[in-house]
Amino acid sequence: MREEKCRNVPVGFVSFPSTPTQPIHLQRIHNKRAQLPVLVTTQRRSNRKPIVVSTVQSVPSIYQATDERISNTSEWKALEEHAKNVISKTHLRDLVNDDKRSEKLWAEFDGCILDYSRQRVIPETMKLLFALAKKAKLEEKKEAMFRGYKINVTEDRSVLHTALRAPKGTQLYIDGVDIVDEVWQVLEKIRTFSDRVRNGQHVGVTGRPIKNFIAIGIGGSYLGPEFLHEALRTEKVASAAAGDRVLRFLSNVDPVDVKRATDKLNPEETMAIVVSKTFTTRETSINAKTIKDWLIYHLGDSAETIKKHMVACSTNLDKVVKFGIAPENMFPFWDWVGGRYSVCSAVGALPISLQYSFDVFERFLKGAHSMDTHFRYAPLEGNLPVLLGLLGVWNMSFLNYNARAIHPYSEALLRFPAHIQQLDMESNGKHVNIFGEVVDYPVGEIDFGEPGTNGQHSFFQLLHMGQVVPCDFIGFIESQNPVCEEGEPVSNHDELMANFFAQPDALAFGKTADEVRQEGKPEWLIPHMVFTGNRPSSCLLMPVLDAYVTGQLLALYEHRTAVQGFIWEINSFDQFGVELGKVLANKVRKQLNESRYFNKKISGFNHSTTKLLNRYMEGSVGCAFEHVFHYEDE
Ligand SMILES: O=P(O)(O)OC[C@H]1O[C@](O)(CO)[C@@H](O)[C@@H]1O
Repeated sequence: MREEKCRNVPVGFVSFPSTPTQPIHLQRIHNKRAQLPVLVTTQRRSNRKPIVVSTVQSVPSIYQATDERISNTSEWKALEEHAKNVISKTHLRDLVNDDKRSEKLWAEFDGCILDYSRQRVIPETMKLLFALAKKAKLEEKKEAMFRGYKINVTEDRSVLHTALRAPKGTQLYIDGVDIVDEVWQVLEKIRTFSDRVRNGQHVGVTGRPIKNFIAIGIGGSYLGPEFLHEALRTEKVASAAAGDRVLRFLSNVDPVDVKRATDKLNPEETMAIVVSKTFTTRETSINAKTIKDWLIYHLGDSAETIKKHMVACSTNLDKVVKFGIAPENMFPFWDWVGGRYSVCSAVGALPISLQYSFDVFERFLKGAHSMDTHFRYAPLEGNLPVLLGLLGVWNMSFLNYNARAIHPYSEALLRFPAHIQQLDMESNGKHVNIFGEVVDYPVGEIDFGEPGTNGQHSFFQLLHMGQVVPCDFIGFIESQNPVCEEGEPVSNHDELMANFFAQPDALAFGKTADEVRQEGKPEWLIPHMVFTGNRPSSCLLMPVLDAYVTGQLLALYEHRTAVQGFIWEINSFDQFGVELGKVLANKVRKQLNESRYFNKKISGFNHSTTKLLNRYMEGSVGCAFEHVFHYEDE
């Protein structure tokens, strides 16, 4: 039913002018913005070095044809004025009591309801935000993303996670290749493989059926699949399909995580799925090696052991084969899929299909695709990801709230905040815009969250009385597991949802000194019991958490992040910030090796690190290598 409501428009639709083929320069120019897809390469500003980006399906003109920083535009300034002169003088207590206003701050799509009446906005604010979106060429930028332009300019890559959930048979050509066709070839391979494992045609090396899966990966190669697994674990259809199968994740290089991932699993019935886009990530390499050794120790050192018990999802076939995994057991994806946007690729498809069946995963893809089409075609005013993104920009850049929280009122979404945290903070945690200029306005919120009601008994004190943190409340009309207790006034799910409905109002309205006084509290206690209120939040209400809705939710938040990046003129799709620490860890690793096994003195570090390392080296390594590893060997 839900599919019927969503427009089934092919990804590579309409007559699109031929793709640009000449190199272009990424820079601002003084003249007016050109329209997509005409390329503009002239009139460099003397102090700005042009960045030459690649040839085919390169960035569209919208990325270089800006004549001023977004923060210098009249649209941005109008919002600053509005925040200062209008909104700062309002209180949500009064705003929320204006029924006409509240009625307008509501949007729905395909069963998903967004009530943003508890945001510190009035209809005029939204008009100004839509004007800013137009000025920032939001429509054109999102269209450029869907069409496969290389909008990840620093890495010269397309950003096409939306193609991962495009319906079979639609077409999108990138560099002369129909990538939707490629996507479906891999999905069909996963369907066949997971069916074979699930129905016992593919058995372990000792002939036992495979029913345990360990997905080894980190960051985007872990958080998305784990959130999805948790979302489905107690869902009716998915849990029936899982039967007594077990899916675990091994991400942390902490050896304790190996113990937890393998604990009480029978290796004869276990398959490891190594998930790594690059296949060079240290944590994943070591964990994969450790699990390989665990399998070999128990099942014997043969090619057959690895063939039957290890598979991979990666873009790097050479490394996968070098590791010892058979090429036919590799499920590829592509460089146009960012790690944190990869859950709809083989990264999520393989573990989830093995555990819950491909059909369940396909429902998830359909939900995500439904939200994609809405994001792509719905007018800004009713477009859920656009609304969430604009509210994010408003709260961060105009009201100066630098954090935000996600509270799913669903235990099954317990890992959703962690996934969104990586998705958003790795995407929008930037200090320069796409032109390399330091941004002169706040971007990139600190994201965190916990399922309700647990969060309420944890950090909600701060949310109510300490710093102001805009919140997203996510609730469901029906529970995955309805329970009614005799003698209780409401069902367990209603009990949960009573909190979902109450908390946003508590944050918005607060409690005045007079209200506390009327409760008969002594005068000295009153200041301690006052709630200032005026704390913004949004409510998302969805039908029931199933695979389809989980897909919608994922895409909604993926696109929220993109919208914010588009408005802020930053590149949400690179992540150079994770590199420096990795490089320094290489140096420490080398030192640890040389000091442990070749008695070399610790040197080349600052005083503090040297002292800490010396103290660390007083402990023993706790295990022995069969032969001493010479660092240079690597
Ligand atoms: O999939 P890979 O290549 O192992 O990378 C893992 C993760 O590491 C990061 O590069 C940095 O955390 C993520 O973007 C990525 O998802």
